[in-house]
Amino acid sequence: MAGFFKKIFSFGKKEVVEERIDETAPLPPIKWEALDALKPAAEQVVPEFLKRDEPRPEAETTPTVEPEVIPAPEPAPVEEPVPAPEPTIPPAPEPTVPSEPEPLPEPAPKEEPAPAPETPEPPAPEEVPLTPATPEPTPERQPQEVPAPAPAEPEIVPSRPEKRPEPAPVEVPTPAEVPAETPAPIEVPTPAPSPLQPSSEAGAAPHPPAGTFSPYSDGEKEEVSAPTPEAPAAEIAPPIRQPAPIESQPVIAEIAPEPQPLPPPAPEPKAAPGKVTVTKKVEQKAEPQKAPEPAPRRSWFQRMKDGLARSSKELTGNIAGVFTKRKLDEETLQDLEDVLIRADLGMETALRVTDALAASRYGKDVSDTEVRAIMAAEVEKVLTHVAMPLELDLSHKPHVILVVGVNGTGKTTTIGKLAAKLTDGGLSVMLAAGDTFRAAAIEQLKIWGERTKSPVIASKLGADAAGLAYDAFERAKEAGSDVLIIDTAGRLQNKTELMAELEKIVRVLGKLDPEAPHTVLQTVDATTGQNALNQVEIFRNIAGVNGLVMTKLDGTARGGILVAIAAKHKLPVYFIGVGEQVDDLEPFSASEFARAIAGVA
Ligand SMILES: Nc1nc2c(ncn2[C@@H]2O[C@H](COP(=O)(O)OP(=O)(O)OP(=O)(O)O)[C@@H](O)[C@H]2O)c(=O)[nH]1
Repeated sequence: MAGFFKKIFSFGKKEVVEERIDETAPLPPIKWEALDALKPAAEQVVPEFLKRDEPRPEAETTPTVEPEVIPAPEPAPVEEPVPAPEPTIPPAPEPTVPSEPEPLPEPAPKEEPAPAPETPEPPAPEEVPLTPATPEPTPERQPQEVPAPAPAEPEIVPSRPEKRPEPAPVEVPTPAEVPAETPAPIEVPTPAPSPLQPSSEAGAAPHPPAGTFSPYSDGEKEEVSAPTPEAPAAEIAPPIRQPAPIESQPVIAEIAPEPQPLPPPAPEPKAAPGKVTVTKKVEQKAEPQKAPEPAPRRSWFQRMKDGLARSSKELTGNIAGVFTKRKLDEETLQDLEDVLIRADLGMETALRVTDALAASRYGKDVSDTEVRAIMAAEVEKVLTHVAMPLELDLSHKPHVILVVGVNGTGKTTTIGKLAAKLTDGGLSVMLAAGDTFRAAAIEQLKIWGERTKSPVIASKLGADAAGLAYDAFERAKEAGSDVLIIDTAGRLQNKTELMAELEKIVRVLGKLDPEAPHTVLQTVDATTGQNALNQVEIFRNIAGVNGLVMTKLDGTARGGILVAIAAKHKLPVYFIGVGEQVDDLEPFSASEFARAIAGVA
């Protein structure tokens, strides 16, 4: 105080002061009024100036201090007098500054926020308002987010201040630095999505729905749900801001359990193309299903050969027994003839074989192999005349095929197989369910019709078969079908009444076309044996059979009958049945059948 007064006095009264330098002397009372009057105007201003911008003078004098202080601390001192403008963040740190008047203490604490130097004085004030919104986020994020959030902040901000009213003000100044400590770990998981959303297009917003938004937003589930429904990106964007990070941390912790799928959601944006995976799962399931079927299937010849194996083995075995270490003489020839007849080859064929063998080997040693080779050659000769391809005269519209045969010989099945061949060849086929005695036969034919895409003409059970055949013929003509195949009820050849009905069918068809039916196929079950000869005889006479289909050659021990039938009736054998599948109808081959039955490789 003494010094202070000294100056004052010296300023007003130089002479007196000099004289009273002696400090020990008592001081006269001070007349403040007089002093004030004496003070120059400049002095009066000085104090005011000091009060306000004390720092300035200092700042100006110490430029280094200013940049540091600018960010937050500087405004603090000024704001105290004027709280209104600074309710924002700055006040908090400054209050800490104990010495309001003197800037000196301030610079020290402000040196810490040194990071702020990036933004000189001018930006500082602008950032101040923003900082509150994004107090904690890392310094890097703040600048990025600041621009976008500015517009929408109003909506988001309110929720935040509520939650961290306290921390916000205080932390703001330091947060930039502090956040690195706590938020870092937590933000790491969340930030990934956040950067994408804010920067991402509005369209992207809908994809990362609840999961992404909820955590970043104020963490309020209600808010999250609202925006998710494809809310405009603008609305969504704000909540995404990391400002929340500080508060979001706890929020995320809460939500995390639910949307742990959060990690997956990130890739979900790509999930759109994920639709592809749905289509990919169905196709894969369908693949493995059918692979195994066809592989093991044997060739038709192998099936026929296997089917005739029993016949062949018995025959070849017997032949071998006849010619073991024996010369060919009359006795051996007679034994061979018996073997061949028992094999259902028929007398005619048996004689052909023995005659051929005697002509070349009589009196000589003969092996069974040589005998089987001769037999195969002779059988082939017999069958060659009947092994003919089925020819359809399509000048007839339709070409009518009547299928006859004893019960269970394979009529309906053969019709289905044949229809498949014809339709595959581009011909239009119509089927007629002439077996009106058996309901199952009608249904069976309908199934074949569906499989071969051939219309089926059918009537009620027990209906007149001849009438049905007539109607079917007309329908086929109207439809312009290439081929009409008529199924008939199986019947034993000795059933006069049923045979008369079959005869009637043929007669009725002839009314529409004198040449119809153009082809009459008889199915012959190869397992039937000698009775087959009689069956062909009767059906040929009643129905005018002009072609045969030998069925079930894939499982018979009596295939020789085919040779006997061929030799006796000389009817064409168009096909042989070697199975129950649609493609188990093979053209008849004389040489292959002959070799198979004779056991010749
Ligand atoms: N293994 C084998 N089975 C056959 C073959 N052809 C037909 N079958 C079977 O023989 C059985 C009778 O066949 P169908 O077609 O119903 O005989 P169908 O002559 O129409 O019989 P009916 O209507 O009673 O006169 C069925 O189980 C057929 O699957 C063949 O070539 N091989």
